[in-house]
Amino acid sequence: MAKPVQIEVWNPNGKYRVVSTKPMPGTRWINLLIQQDCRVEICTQNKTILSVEDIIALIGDKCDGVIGQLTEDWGDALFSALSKAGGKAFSNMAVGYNNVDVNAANRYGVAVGNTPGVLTETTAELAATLSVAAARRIVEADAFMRGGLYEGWLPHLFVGNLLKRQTVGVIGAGRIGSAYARMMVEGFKMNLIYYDLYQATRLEKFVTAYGQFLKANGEQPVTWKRASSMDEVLREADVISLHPVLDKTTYHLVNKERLAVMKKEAILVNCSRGPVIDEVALVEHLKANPMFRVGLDVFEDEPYMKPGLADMKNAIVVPHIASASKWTREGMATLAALNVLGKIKGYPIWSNPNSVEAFLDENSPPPAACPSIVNAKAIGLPVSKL
Ligand SMILES: NC(=O)C1=CN([C@@H]2O[C@H](COP(=O)(O)OP(=O)(O)OC[C@H]3O[C@@H](n4cnc5c(N)ncnc54)[C@H](O)[C@@H]3O)[C@@H](O)[C@H]2O)C=CC1
Ligand SMILES: O=C(O)C(=O)CO
Repeated sequence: MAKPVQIEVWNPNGKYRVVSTKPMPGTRWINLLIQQDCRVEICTQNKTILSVEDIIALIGDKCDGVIGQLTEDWGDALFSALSKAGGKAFSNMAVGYNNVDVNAANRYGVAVGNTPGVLTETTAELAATLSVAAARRIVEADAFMRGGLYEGWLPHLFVGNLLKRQTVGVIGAGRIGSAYARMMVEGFKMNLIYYDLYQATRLEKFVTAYGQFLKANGEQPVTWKRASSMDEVLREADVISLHPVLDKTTYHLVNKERLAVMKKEAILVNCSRGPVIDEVALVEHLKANPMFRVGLDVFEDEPYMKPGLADMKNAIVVPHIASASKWTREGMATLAALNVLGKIKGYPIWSNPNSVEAFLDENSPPPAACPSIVNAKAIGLPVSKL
C-alpha cells in the first residue's frame, strides 16, 4: 500500500472533489473550479513522477475527476480506481495522450481530455529554435566561449549550415508540424517537403501564397511538395522535424536504415515523443557522422538518455520543454481543468478543439463546454451548439 501523498486543499467544502496530480501554472484553473463548487486537491508531494499506487491513494474513496500528467501511466488500474470513487472525468495536461489507455477509459465510461490549440505555436517555436541552434552550432559555441577557449576570430570557427533556400522536411504536418513548417518557410525562405497520412491543404495554400508574394517582389518563390513516402523527405531535406503522434505506426519511425538515407550534414529535430526515434541507432549515427546534427526535446526513456548521447557534441538536448511558455502552460492547465469540470457538470463537447480562444479569455467566463475530449464519441458525449 502506497503511503498517503501530500496535498494542498482549496475550497474544502466544495461539492465535487477534483484532484490534480501536480501543481500547475497560474491560478485561473483553480478559480474556475472553485467558482463551480469544486473542492480542489493538488498533490504537492516532492516526487517528479507519481506511481500508479500514489495516484490510487490520491483518488481515494470519492473523487469526481482528475487532472493528470503525461508522465503518468493511465491504464486500467487508474480508470478502475477513479470509476470506483464515482469519477467520470480525466484530463491530461498535454495534447499527446500516448500515456493513456483510451480503451480502458471507455470501458469505465471515463472521459479523457487533452489540451490542443494552446501549445501549437509554443511547441513549433522550440522546434524552430532547435533547428537554428543545431544549424549554427550554438550550444557548442556557448560551451567553447564559457570554457575560456576563444582566442579570436578564425575563418573556420564553428562553421555551420545556412538555412535560406535549403529544404525543410516535416514528418507529421498536423497542428504543430504545420506551424513549424510556416515558421521555417516564412522565416528562412526554405522550400518545404512534408509527409503525413493526410493532405495538409492549409499549409500548402500558405506556401503557395507566400511563394507568389516573393515572386511579386522579385524574389525566388518558395516551393512545397507532399512526399509519397517518408524516405523521400529523409533523402531530400536539409532539416527534418518530427511531429507525428506516438502510436504503433510511429514507434522507431526513424531507425538505423532511415538515418542512413538522410544527408550526411542533415539536421534532425524531435519535439514529438522520444520513441519515434530509435535512440541507440541515433547515437551510433551521430558518432559515425560528426556533421549530422540533432536537436532533441524528447527521449526514448525519459528522463534518461541512451548511453553516449550526452557526450555527443553534435546533439543539442533539452528536457521536454517545447510547450514551456508561461501563456501556454497556464492555458494548458485551464483547458485540462475545464475538460474535467465540463464532464462533471454534464456539458457537451466544444465543436472545434483546435479553436479554444473562448476558453482562454481571462476577461470572460468560459463557454459551458468541454474544450477537448478525445473519446467523446465512444462514451456518447454530445457536441456543443455554441
Ligand atoms: N515536446 C513537447 O513538449 C510536445 C510534444 N507534442 C507531441 O506532438 C504530437 C503532435 O501534436 P499535434 O501537432 O498537436 O497533433 P496533430 O494530431 O495535429 O498532428 C499529428 C500529425 O501526425 C500525423 N501522423 C500520424 N501518424 C503518422 C505517420 N505514421 N506518419 C506520418 N504522419 C503521421 C497525423 O496525420 C497528424 O497530421 C503530440 O501527439 C505530442 O506527442 C505536443 C506538444 C508538446
Ligand atoms: O502536450 C504534450 O503532448 C507535451 O508533450 C507537453 O506539452
